[in-house]
Amino acid sequence: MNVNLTTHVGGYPRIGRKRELKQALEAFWAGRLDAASLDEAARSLRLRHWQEQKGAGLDFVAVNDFSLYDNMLDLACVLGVVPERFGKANEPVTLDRYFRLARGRARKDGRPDVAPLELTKWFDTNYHYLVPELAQDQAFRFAWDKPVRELREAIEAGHRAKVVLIGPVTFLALSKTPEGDPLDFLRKLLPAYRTLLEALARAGAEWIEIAEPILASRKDGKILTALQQAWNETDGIASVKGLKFLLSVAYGPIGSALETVAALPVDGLHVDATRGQGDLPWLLKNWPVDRVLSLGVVDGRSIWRTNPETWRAVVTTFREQRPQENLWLGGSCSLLHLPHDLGEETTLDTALRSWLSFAKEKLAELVIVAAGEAPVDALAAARAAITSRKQHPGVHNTVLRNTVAALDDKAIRRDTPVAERVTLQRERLGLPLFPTTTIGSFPQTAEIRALRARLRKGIDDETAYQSGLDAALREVIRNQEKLGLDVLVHGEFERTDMVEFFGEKLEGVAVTANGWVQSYGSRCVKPPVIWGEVTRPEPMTVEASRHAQSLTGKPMKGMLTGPITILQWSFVRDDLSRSAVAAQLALAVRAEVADLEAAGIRVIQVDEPGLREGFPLDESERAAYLDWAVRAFRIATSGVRDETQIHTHMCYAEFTDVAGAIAALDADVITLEASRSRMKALGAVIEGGILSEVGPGVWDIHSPRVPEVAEISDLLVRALRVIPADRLWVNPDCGLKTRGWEETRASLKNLVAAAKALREEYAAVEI
Ligand SMILES: Nc1nc2c(c(=O)[nH]1)N[C@@H](CNc1ccc(C(=O)N[C@@H](CCC(=O)N[C@@H](CCC(=O)N[C@@H](CCC(=O)O)C(=O)O)C(=O)O)C(=O)O)cc1)CN2
Ligand code: MET
Ligand SMILES: [Zn+2]
Repeated sequence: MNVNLTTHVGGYPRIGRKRELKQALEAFWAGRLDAASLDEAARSLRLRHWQEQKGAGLDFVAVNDFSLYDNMLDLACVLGVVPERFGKANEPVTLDRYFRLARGRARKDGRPDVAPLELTKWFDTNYHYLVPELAQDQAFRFAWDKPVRELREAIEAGHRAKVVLIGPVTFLALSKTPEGDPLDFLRKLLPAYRTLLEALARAGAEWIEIAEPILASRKDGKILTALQQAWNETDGIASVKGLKFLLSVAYGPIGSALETVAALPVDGLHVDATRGQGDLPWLLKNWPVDRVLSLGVVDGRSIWRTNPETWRAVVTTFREQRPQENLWLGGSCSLLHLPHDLGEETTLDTALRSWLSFAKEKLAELVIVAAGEAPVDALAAARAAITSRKQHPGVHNTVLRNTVAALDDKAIRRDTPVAERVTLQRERLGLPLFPTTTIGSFPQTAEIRALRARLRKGIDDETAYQSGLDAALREVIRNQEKLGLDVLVHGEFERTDMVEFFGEKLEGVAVTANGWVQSYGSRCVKPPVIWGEVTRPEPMTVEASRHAQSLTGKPMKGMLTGPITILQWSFVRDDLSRSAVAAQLALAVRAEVADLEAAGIRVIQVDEPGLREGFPLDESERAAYLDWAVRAFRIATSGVRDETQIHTHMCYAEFTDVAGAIAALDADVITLEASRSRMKALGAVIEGGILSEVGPGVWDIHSPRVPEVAEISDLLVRALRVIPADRLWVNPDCGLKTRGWEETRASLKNLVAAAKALREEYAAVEI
């Protein structure tokens, strides 16, 4: 007879269904909440989230998935990996020290004087982790008992706990060192990791999940050797007695590393059965029946309702081959990347709502797939929802599909070479050498957000909201003119977020009321849901751009989010290829670009910060991705006249490996984040063959620090080594929405001064 299989997840959203953690953190940072209250807020979230897992019927609750800021930062603190600039190595990890690592140390005037750890994308998600920094003589020690405390808390609350730890190989592979390969530190790290495990064992731990997602993106010899070393039985993880270890790999297949993994002395293996479906036949045949095999059947990256019958069928074949107590089910990855609770979405279209499942609903789905006896009603409900989705008229638009299919190479090419185009454009726009601009957003102040909150709550009407925005617009234009910037922006005050804004305007896309997903620290995004065929029912930004342009004699940039970024930062339908959805989005943006041009807008920026993020972890899929991604951008932007200047912008990533694709976008001007790498990445990008003009960022906008004129000049000189003077723009790294006005004005003043000084130098040379 079939029994209910053991269920667990590798992690659960921690920000809180009403973003309670965000509120508590931001109140603590602002000095409005004390440490004890922050601690209490965090504790009550952990207890609530465990209760949700248990209440749904899961066998384990996930412990140590919680974090006040980030799990990689947590593990760095646990292992004593704290760079010298944050104090002596043997100092304890206080809350103050922890947040300094994450956010820098504020001086009396509110500016940080210690640079925080660097933030980077976690695999191919929109979550960002803090990059641990290993010193050349790094020592490791068990320095912080946070995982042990949370384990005790769970046990005291009466839960069966599974402690989740980032594995030593992933930890090191994602860290940075001044020189050499961080994996070389493994032998030195292991004793501290073992001490942590022993402390967990003493506190009553049973199962430990060691997460090694790095295997989804790297399967090279170096990684596999490190993995073997990490698990060896003399001084590795497997030498710790009294615990059971579940090795887990999320975000992709194990593929060619399967044999190596199977030879490790682990008690169980958890795999991503959604992206790693190809691994299942091998596992069915080869994974030892006396060890646990855990299948991640519920997709932690997708908000679409699981098809429980499909998965029950897959699971049945495994049930038949092995003792059922050694077959577990879980999420494909942590549920961190999903919004918390669909129950909060009371205003969503009811049909659409029935197709969806957020983190809390995924727990219930997991239990349905794991049930020994078929839960007939639940299966029928899922079937009905899936059928209603298939039959909905919004998911197929023949006219649109034909338009996409009819796009030929002519439709995606600007015939005149970029060098000729930019010459025309400079003349038309009257731009000086080293033109200055900003990336789009200006500070989203508390006043702007309060304005929007008053509209949402019905305190203000649309007219009052619009007049508030208009005042901010006039102010931001006056500021830019006073600062002497050459190409202006409207500040994006009307946008909550650069993707959500377009999600609200496009047909076939829905936005949620409360579908928050953590992006980094306390910052969240509400990814739109692309559920159907995407069309643009009417112009989205044209009136606002025309109005902004009417308020200044300087060129005002039209400001759009590109098709790849909208795709990448949304939840995307799974019944049509991503490339096809991208093409639909691209046509919508193309129509908007045409309307902006017709309205007299001479410069149009189409942001693509999501381009690099969509780059597949699997090397074999990369070329095809770049091909359709570049094509989507060109569909969006190639419909304009030669004298209309197309800008694009990218940030938050290493661009080296997509340099060729960036060149192939054929934009007129490309602004790139570059200041933190001190222009190092720039050379490689230029070598990709970019013929466009380039604006490498000269101001790191991630902190309130104001760059001096000399620093900016120094960066410009470095940029000039790889970019000819007549193609260099001067701009910040990214938009300024998270900055305050004071540092914004001061930094832009220095930026313009540096550009002017350089102009004078060049004018002198020419005479
Ligand atoms: N989609 C997306 N992904 C991205 C980025 C991005 O910009 N967008 N950038 C990178 C990540 N960087 C990020 C940078 C900042 C924020 C961010 O600031 N998010 C805001 C939310 C933005 C937002 O929607 N703001 C709403 C405010 C919603 C809100 O909290 N309202 C309050 C009341 C208003 C208030 O007093 O604050 C409430 O309802 O209680 C608005 O402007 O209207 C936050 O977490 O605080 C997120 C990601 C990579 N991925
Ligand atoms: N135009 C956008 C802004 O300035 C681009 C941001 S890229 C994350 O905010
Ligand atoms: Zn940016």
